Amino acid sequence: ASTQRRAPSFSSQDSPLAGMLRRSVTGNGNTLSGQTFDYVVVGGGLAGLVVANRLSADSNFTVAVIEAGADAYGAGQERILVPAGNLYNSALRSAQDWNWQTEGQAEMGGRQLAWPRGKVLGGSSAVNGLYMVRASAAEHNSWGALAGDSDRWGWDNVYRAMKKSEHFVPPSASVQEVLPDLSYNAASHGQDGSIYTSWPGVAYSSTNDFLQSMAATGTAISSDSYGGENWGAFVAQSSINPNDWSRSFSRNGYLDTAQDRPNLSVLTGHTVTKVLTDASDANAVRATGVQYAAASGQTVHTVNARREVIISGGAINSPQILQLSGIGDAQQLQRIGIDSIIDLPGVGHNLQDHLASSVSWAAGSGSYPVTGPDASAIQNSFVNSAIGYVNMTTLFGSSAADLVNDARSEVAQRISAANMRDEVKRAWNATMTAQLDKVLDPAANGSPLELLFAYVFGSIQIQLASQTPLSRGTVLATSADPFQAPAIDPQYLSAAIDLAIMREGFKLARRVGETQPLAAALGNEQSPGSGVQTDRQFEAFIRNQAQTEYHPSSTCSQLPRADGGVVDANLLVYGTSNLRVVDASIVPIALSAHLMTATYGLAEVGAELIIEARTPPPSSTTSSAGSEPTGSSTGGGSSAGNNNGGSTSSGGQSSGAPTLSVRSAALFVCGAAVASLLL
Ligand SMILES: Cc1cc2nc3c(=O)[nH]c(=O)nc-3n(C[C@H](O)[C@H](O)[C@H](O)COP(=O)(O)OP(=O)(O)OC[C@H]3O[C@@H](n4cnc5c(N)ncnc54)[C@H](O)[C@@H]3O)c2cc1C
Repeated sequence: ASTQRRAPSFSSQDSPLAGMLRRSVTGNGNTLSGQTFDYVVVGGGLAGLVVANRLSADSNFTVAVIEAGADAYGAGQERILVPAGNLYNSALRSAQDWNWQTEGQAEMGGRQLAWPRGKVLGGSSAVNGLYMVRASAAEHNSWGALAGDSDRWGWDNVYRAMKKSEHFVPPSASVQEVLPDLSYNAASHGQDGSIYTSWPGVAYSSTNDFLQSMAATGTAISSDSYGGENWGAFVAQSSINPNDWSRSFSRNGYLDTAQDRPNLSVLTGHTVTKVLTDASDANAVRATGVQYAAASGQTVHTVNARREVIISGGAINSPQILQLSGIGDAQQLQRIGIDSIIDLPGVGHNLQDHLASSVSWAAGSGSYPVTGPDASAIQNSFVNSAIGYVNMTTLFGSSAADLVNDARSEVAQRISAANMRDEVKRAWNATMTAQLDKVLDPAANGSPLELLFAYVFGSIQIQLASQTPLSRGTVLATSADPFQAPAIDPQYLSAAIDLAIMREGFKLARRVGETQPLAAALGNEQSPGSGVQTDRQFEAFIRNQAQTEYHPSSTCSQLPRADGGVVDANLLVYGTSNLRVVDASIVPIALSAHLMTATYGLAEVGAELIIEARTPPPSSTTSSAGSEPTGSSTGGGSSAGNNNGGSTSSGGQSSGAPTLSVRSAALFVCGAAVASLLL
């Protein structure tokens, strides 16, 4: 009977929480203006809402969150809350997307690639493809070693924290029947956390065929890829709440349950334009608050931070916010008219991303997902989820070791020739060496390539995505104007091994599709088609067609300061006493996984260490949100020294989502995006 249900409307008025909904959420910029909070969190995305929830759990501490996008609830919320909204009604390219674009890519024919990012409460967790997968223990342990605190940032602790954020629900019996090779180990999952991880309520048999064909081509079916060993093929979990088949994301996971707290205030529709600092203490710069505005040319407000400012703007915006605040490479900041406060050359460097492409076939005789505005809730719970993490030996056979040795020499040459500060070169060296040793070296049995099985608009795809790029890029502010886009340059394919892995991944994807039992479920290959056979042809196709898999990281890397680090083991920005970054930008190496699980884990760890470090509140601290300004920071209204120069009153902004027309075709989904672009 449940298959006959219509998709839920998710009207906030119908919810048992309706009485308390949005109590702390406002779009009126005046509400925070001139106020003082213990903690000011910049960005209400995936990590920012985790931190805000945990810090505000103690009513003695006040917390403000400022989010540039609108609330996720309101008009158009279905495209976020309905999992298959990704496939037929994407939030991407709407006002809920930052709509970034890369610089022209030298190794990709000068193409500029679209880089979507969520601009809404929940951040990219509101607009993404819902895959919940984990990287290997070896990679997490590399991160811990690079961070200089393996106890805090190695696998054991981050694994615990990933489980802390998770509410695992096993698949339904009917799904398990269609997918007999779907397996899981409940012990690898958390049961009490805020984010549901489960499987869609419907399944299709060719998904199981994919697993079988992966095994037949050298990538065994994994019985548990969540416990530290992620190599293998499996049906991944998704961030889905099986109680109503809705997307589980940081907005409903971490904010719905906390937003009636009087000590928590969430402001939407306002962009933080800079962090305000006090450099009078020679030992460390102190963050005193932030400035924010609704849009370019509108009133610039100030909110004060009594204890800390926490930047959670994501891998693109966090380095830009630091640079706008005078923290970054001093010479580069000078060139764009920003006074340097802390010369920190690593800010915006060490950018890494997963690059993706796909082979697609016409639909065969099998059954296919039915999704769309008229489909039932359970039908619309469908999202693509079969995955395979592939090792070097499967891709390159006995020549894998030679290829990795060549890559080591190429890395050394590239670093020595690079026109970069020495600190950045050391960041490259440390992080690339970790990737070579712990993933790419065939003995490590790491997973430098991911294959995804996807149904996309009537065709079937096997997408391939590099997971361990040795290419390194940058995110650099182009202007002192905070509303100007930063220059995003991932420098895709600047490492020869990245192209080789993609090329062999293409061949493997085709081979999997031509191997039984999957071959029987597929029609003819549509793309790239029989005209692409040689290495050169595959490489040309990749250069012309590949796109982001949407997993940028590492632009505020957690590394030693001398090695190009931006934050220390406590997530404090070097040279500051109370400014932290907590989001995907701090992970020093690209992980062989989609980034949500690690980001929920790191945000939980980050919140724990902030709580551990905090001293009790003085008796004068009140438990209600906000108090009158303290210290020397400016109050509300137009502030002197702001970067906007405008004085038009914002007049606040509605907290509801903007009204946007429903669109009939998805543009991007994690992985599936590639597909749509090829159609
Ligand atoms: C299209 C897409 C598909 C993806 N698919 C998957 C997937 O299937 N599985 C997976 O694991 N991962 C996926 N990811 C990646 C994952 O969603 C992100 O890595 C993760 O959300 C990063 O979390 P974060 O907190 O670092 O940043 P975000 O979640 O992006 O949050 C940053 C927040 O800060 C806000 N912000 C930025 N600058 C400012 C400012 N100046 N002032 C105020 N607010 C600001 C933003 O609006 C945003 O809300 C996908 C990402 C995208 C974009």
